[in-house]
Amino acid sequence: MAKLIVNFVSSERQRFAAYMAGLAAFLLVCAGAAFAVLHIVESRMKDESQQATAPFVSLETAIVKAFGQLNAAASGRFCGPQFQAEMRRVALLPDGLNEFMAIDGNNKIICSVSRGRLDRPVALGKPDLAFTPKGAPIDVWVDRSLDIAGFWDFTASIARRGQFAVVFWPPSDDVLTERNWLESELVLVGAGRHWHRKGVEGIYRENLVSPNVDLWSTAPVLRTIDCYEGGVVCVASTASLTVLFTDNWYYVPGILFVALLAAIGASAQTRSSLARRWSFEARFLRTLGPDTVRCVYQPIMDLKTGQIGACEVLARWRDVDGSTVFPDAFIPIVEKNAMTLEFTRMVVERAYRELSEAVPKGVPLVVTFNIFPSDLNDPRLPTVFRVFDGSEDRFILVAELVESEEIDVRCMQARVDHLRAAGIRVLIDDFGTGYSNIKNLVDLSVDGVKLDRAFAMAPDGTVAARMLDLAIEMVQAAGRAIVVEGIETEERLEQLRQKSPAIEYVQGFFISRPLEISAFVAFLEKSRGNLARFHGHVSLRHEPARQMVQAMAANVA
Ligand SMILES: Nc1nc2c(ncn2[C@@H]2O[C@H](COP(=O)(O)O[C@H]3[C@@H](O)[C@H](n4cnc5c(=O)[nH]c(N)nc54)O[C@@H]3COP(=O)(O)O)[C@@H](O)[C@H]2O)c(=O)[nH]1
Repeated sequence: MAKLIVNFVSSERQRFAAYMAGLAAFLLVCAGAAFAVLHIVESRMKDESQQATAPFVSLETAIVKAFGQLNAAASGRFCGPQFQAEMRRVALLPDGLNEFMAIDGNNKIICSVSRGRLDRPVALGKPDLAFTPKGAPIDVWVDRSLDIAGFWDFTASIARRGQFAVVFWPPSDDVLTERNWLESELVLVGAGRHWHRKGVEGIYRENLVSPNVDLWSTAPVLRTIDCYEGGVVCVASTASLTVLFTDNWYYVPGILFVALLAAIGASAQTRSSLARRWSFEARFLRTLGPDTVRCVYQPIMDLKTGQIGACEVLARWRDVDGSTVFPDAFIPIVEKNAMTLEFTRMVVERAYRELSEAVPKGVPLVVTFNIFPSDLNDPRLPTVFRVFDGSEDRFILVAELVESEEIDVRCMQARVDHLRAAGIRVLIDDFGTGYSNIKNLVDLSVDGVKLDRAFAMAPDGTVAARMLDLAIEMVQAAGRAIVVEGIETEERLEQLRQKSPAIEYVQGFFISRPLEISAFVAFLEKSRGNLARFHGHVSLRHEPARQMVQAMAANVA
């Protein structure tokens, strides 16, 4: 499942899925059209078969009627003169059935309308087939020479019900419609054999043993056998799809056009719904929660001792494919969806879980969190940090605030006081950029200032690099603790060390990149171990953190 989900995350995969959906729609429409054509052809074949058997049905009706008339008329002794006269009367009726016979129980013809009583009864043998139209069954002898009854050179079929038999010929109407793409054969079917009556001889036999639909041969065909009259009259048909296609090719562009439209529609629809569901923002909002919010910890070093006494908690988000996403991608979404306070709470709570489990007890650590400017106005902001209540001896919390044009200094001061009253220290973040200015710094009673990393990262000799000294001077004059971030080189660290004790704390990739909790704790312990070795006795180990806290506490008005 996870693998499937990952498939839709990248836009390349989404495009591929959209192509596949388009292709599927195209094939589906083509298959649907082919299926419809086959269905239409099949029902046309059935209609034509039904039409072809209609004369046989009429013949059967006439035979049944004749038997009824014979039975009604016959009153004389079997094959006696009166009996024959009665048969003759029925034979004169204008229904095309003129030759009747009388048959005994052993299938022997005893007399007929034309010949009268035969000199010797003629045995017909076993009937070829039988059917039961209404009432009693009718036996049929197919294609018998009538020599046996004294009609030389006549071949016809004989139907018998009870003591009467009637001679009949197949209907003379041309019952099978001829079409380019269709060949048919009409047969009479008996037990184990059949008799060709109309159409193309051999089709029935071939269709009996061949598949109904044969699409994959060089000449694809559709075969049917439709039987009527209790299975006695059957029409076998074979439709040549090649001929059908050649005769009706002009439908093909229409079908392809519709299939193409369906493909374009399905592809666009798939693309947009995948993008809607699997766009970064949709994924983020759908899965944002305590399990997907991650924390990393960037060490902050005491410049004087080189020890790590603090860290900045930075948020990360785990995407559905397990990859790590940086804040620049999701912070705007959090802000846009007014989830800032909820998000900060998730970060703080996760950081608390990880830090309280992994950081050794008895070593106070300053932990700084980034606060959204919009949350400064929210009176619930201090409640976000409640999870840390009771662990003041282990963690000193610092909120990093970015000044914003929407908040005036008086309002901001009230919020700062609110936080500090809840035991949370306050740093102005990114000082020197945006809306932060020296006047605000003087007016606001914050614990410290974090100089924007643009100062420390500026190449030597540039205006920004020279402004670093100026910024340090200003903050120092305001009596605030200074953190310089963006230290990326040893030279820059050395330069800043020259400015100690004006600068107390430094942060940057040269010291360490943001670390996972286990790596951070290892880094922390290593830095403290180094310091212990440097100073020669362990009691100094907690000193820098304490100094930082004290420095901050001293600034709390
Ligand atoms: N409201 C919240 N904002 C948050 C939270 N977590 C992070 N953020 C803000 O996102 C921005 C980007 O953060 P990130 O990608 O984590 O980058 C931080 C550091 O990795 C980076 N940094 C630190 N040292 C250096 C360096 O030497 N070079 C360099 N190129 N970059 C460095 O700076 C980012 C921390 O900046 P800051 O907060 O100003 O100290 C960033 O604005 C975060 O604030 C959150 O939970 N809530």
